[in-house]
Amino acid sequence: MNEEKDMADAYAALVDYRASIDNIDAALIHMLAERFRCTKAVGVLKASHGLPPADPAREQQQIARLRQLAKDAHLDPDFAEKFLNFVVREVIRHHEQIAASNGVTKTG
Ligand SMILES: O=C(O)C(=O)C[C@]1(C(=O)O)C=C[C@@H](O)C=C1
Repeated sequence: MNEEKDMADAYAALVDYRASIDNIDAALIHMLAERFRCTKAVGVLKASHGLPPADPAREQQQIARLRQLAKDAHLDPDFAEKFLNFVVREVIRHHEQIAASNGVTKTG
């Protein structure tokens, strides 16, 4: 195989992989948007019933579950835990904002 053809094939493969990466990133954004839509409703529910924004026991269950799922899927469990913590910290920040505004949330 000559060098030019080898490079052209490599670039074609790269473009192909990137198309999949773009689709996966779009799916992640949509899934995260749906998760936050749901957790905002949870924030309103918690605030209107005087429940605390964070539930550490629930988080421990989620971490154990996601670590196992990650292992089964050959994904680094430490990364899965860090990712969950990153998302949950943001959710708790939203819950706190909702509670501070008396359980009333803005849409959009
Ligand atoms: O399940 C809850 O109680 C939530 O508020 C949701 C959620 C989450 O994002 O998964 C966020 C904060 C809690 O500490 C635990 C879980």
